[in-house]
Order: sequence, then C-alpha cells, then structure tokens
Amino acid sequence: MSETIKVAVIGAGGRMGSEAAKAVEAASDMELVGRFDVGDELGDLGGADVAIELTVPDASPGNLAHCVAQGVSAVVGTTGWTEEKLATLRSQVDAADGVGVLIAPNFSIGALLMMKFAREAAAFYESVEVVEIHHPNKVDAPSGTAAHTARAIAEGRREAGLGDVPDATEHDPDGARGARVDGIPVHAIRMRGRVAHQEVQFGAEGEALTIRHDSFERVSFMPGVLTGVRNVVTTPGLTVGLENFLGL
Ligand SMILES: NC(=O)C1=CN([C@@H]2O[C@H](COP(=O)(O)OP(=O)(O)OC[C@H]3O[C@@H](n4cnc5c(N)ncnc54)[C@H](O)[C@@H]3O)[C@@H](O)[C@H]2O)C=CC1
Ligand SMILES: O=C(O)C1=N[C@H](C(=O)O)C[C@H](O)C1
Repeated sequence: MSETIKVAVIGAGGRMGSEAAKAVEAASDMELVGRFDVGDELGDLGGADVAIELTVPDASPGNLAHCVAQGVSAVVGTTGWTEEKLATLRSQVDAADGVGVLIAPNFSIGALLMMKFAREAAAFYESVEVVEIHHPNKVDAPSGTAAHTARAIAEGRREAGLGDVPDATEHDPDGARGARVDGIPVHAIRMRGRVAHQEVQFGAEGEALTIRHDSFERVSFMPGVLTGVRNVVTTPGLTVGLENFLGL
C-alpha cells in the first residue's frame, strides 16, 4: 500500500459523512478518492484502501458486505448493529484476506473514557441506569453508544457477582421504565438543540455517582475517525470499539 491512505466516504452527503470528508481532506497522510451517497454505485470505491461508512442502520450491512468483497477495509460509525448482524459481518471479514473492519459506536475520546469509567464503576454500585440524549433527526434508539455502554456495565456487574438492578416496578403499561440492554435500563431522549450526550447514573445506599459526556459538535468525532482509518489498514479482522486501537 502507498504511504498515503486512499479513503472513500460512504454517506458523504450526511451530517457525519460531510464532516469526515473534510477531515480526510485536511489530513496530510490521506487522500479522499471518493464520496458516495444513496443511489451511487460503489464499484471499486474509487480505488480506496479504506472506506468510512456513515449511513443508516438498514444500509450499513450491505455497504460493508460490498467493501469486504472488494477487499477494501472499513471504518464504520453507523449504529444499529445487532449481535446477529455483527456475526454475519464477522464471517464475511474472516473469509476475506487481510481486510480490516472497525465498528465504532462512538469516535469521541470523551465518550470512550466515559464508557471505560462506567465499566470500572459498575462493580461497585447496586443501581445503574443509562440516559442518552440526541438530536431529534436520529433514526435509531437506543444509541449505539448507550447499547455498548450497557453491555460493558453488564459484563462488569457479572464479573463482580452482582445480580439484577433493584426495581420493584410491576405496572408500566406505557414503558416508562425505558428499554433493557443486557439487563441494564436505558432511556433515550430526543431533543432539538442537542447533538450527542450521555449520562451513566450509579446509586448505592446514601450516595450517587454520575458520569456524563457531551459532544457539542460533530468535529469531536473526527480525530477518532482518522485514528480508526490509520489503524484499520494494519489490523485485519473485525474490531468492535475504537478503544481497542487506543489501549483503553
Ligand atoms: N460512531 C460515532 O461516533 C457516530 C456515529 N454516528 C452514526 O453515523 C450514522 C450517520 O449519522 P448522520 O451523519 O447524523 O446521519 P445523516 O442522516 O445526516 O447521514 C446519513 C447519510 O447516509 C446516506 N445514505 C443513506 N442510505 C445510504 C446508502 N444505501 N448508501 C450510501 N449512503 C446512504 C444519506 O443519504 C445521508 O446522506 C448514524 O448511524 C449515526 O448513529 C453519528 C455520529 C457519531
Ligand atoms: O446519531 C448520532 O448523532 C450519534 N450516533 C452514535 C450513537 O448512536 O451512539 C454516536 C453519537 O452518540 C452520535
């Protein structure tokens, strides 16, 4: 591969895709070789080494199958990946030679640290709930970040031998107690004026701990997108979580 990483953006007309294309153009070690959006033929992705995929949950698995079949590595920010879809992608990636795919539920460093800290705190608190707040144009709920956080917390609780979170609710016809991801309550708020925010609230007898992260602008995701591109070209196979490339 040449020293300059050739990059294509799929979903380039979107909020994140347009920002990612700008970030790639500004990176001295990368060349933007293609911008693709809905209805475009992906073909050989403009000769890209890496595709950055930022579309919608329904389109992402098909776009990834195409990238992998073309031998093009990918950095995926699109959320809504279920365990089943991930398993299919893993088998496609494993069957390809030398292709790397990163699925990153969140690219911002603060969000990665918030998830790490929540994973650490999980063992020490009987109660925990995740509250995510996003702009009202978001099509999926809960957010990928909230789901990733809840799974990490659930793992930490299991390792510590903690059982279910205490909750005496018997009647909840309107779903006021929110969703459960791996047993962890998750609440999704959609609000004009917000971008991407999350609070993890922990409680024990007589005390509370809140870990909060805020992305006020999408530029907060761009250093992570570029780190993903630089690492995925030398990391064959499927990686879930940018934290794996940062030693977190
Ligand atoms: N991992 C992270 O840190 C972040 C992830 N996201 C995720 O990125 C995704 C995109 O978010 P936004 O940019 O806000 O959405 P958006 O709606 O602004 O952009 C999506 C773009 O994808 C295009 N698109 C739809 N179907 C397509 C297809 N089949 N092929 C090519 N392009 C297609 C749309 O036309 C649109 O331009 C979402 O899943 C969101 O959750 C968003 C922010 C940060
Ligand atoms: O749609 C968004 O905006 C975001 N999506 C990601 C998610 O679902 O976690 C990451 C970030 O929260 C912004």
